[in-house]
Amino acid sequence: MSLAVCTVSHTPLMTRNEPAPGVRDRVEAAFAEARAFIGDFAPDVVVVLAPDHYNGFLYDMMPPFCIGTEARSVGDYGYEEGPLQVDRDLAHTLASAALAAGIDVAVSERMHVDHGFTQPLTLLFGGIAAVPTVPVFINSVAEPLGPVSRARLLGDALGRAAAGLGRRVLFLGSGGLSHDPPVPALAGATPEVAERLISGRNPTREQRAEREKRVTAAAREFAAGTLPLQPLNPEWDRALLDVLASGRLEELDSWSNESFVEQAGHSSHEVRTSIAAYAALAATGPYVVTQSFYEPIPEWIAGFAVTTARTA
Ligand SMILES: O=C(O)CCc1cccc(O)c1O
Ligand SMILES: [Fe+2]
Repeated sequence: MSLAVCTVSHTPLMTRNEPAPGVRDRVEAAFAEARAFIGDFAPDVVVVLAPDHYNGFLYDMMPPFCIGTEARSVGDYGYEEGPLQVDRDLAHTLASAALAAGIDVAVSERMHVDHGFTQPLTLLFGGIAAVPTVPVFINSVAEPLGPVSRARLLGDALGRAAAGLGRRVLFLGSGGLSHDPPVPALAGATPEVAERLISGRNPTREQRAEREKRVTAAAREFAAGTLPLQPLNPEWDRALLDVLASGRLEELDSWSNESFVEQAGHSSHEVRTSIAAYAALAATGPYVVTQSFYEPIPEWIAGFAVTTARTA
């Protein structure tokens, strides 16, 4: 067994808002189980597949996919700021392999990442530089987006390349499932918001705090039923988890981008990270899902899942 998968939803509201009684304990238990799975697998390196929320990737240059050969966290939502421990050689190897397979990934020698990367690294490994990683950005927020099949094929290419290394590689997907937090969109944006989406890479401390306060307040109102964000969709989430567990990942190719938004909210596209992770494992043969936790958590604006899988 040289490849394994862990997928986790992320939500920076986890440290800001209190969910219903019992929820936090169940989520923590799910993370403990995932940490045990990872401990047993004992990865040599972790390929982190995650989106960004206009912190590291902006519209001055928005690639569909990007592999970081160096990366640093911007330190949003109170997570650690500073460098990740990137395995440069492997990052170059995986980028070359993806390109050779016809997947046009960008490469960054100075990738900037946000809570999409730092939250799972912190919760599963204890810090953003605790394990050697290859960070892989998958655009899931900034339209236009390619078809979901491209995330699957990216994962397939990375899985094939990783399988030939003779190393134990964990594919860690971060994001999803159904949710529609108040992330601004370029379409219809005011000039000020558009400017921030195009080149607002280095907000002041005050600007960042203001934004985080706004999202936190929105989540509280959403949970109280006084802010009509798009509802979470547990049925859609469970259907997606079922397809991931079935191994029939090509089925997702017929799920249109519009159907994601209509049924599960704009940010549900973050499940592209899970699709890519599972496709990587599928590239080496049949797999089994060994853990599948799911709960809709409105206080965190998250259809929240934790899954693990290994070769059958
Ligand atoms: O502030 C932001 O940019 C959005 C934060 C955020 C909130 C809930 C679920 C998420 O997946 C997420 O990323
Ligand atoms: Fe997110």
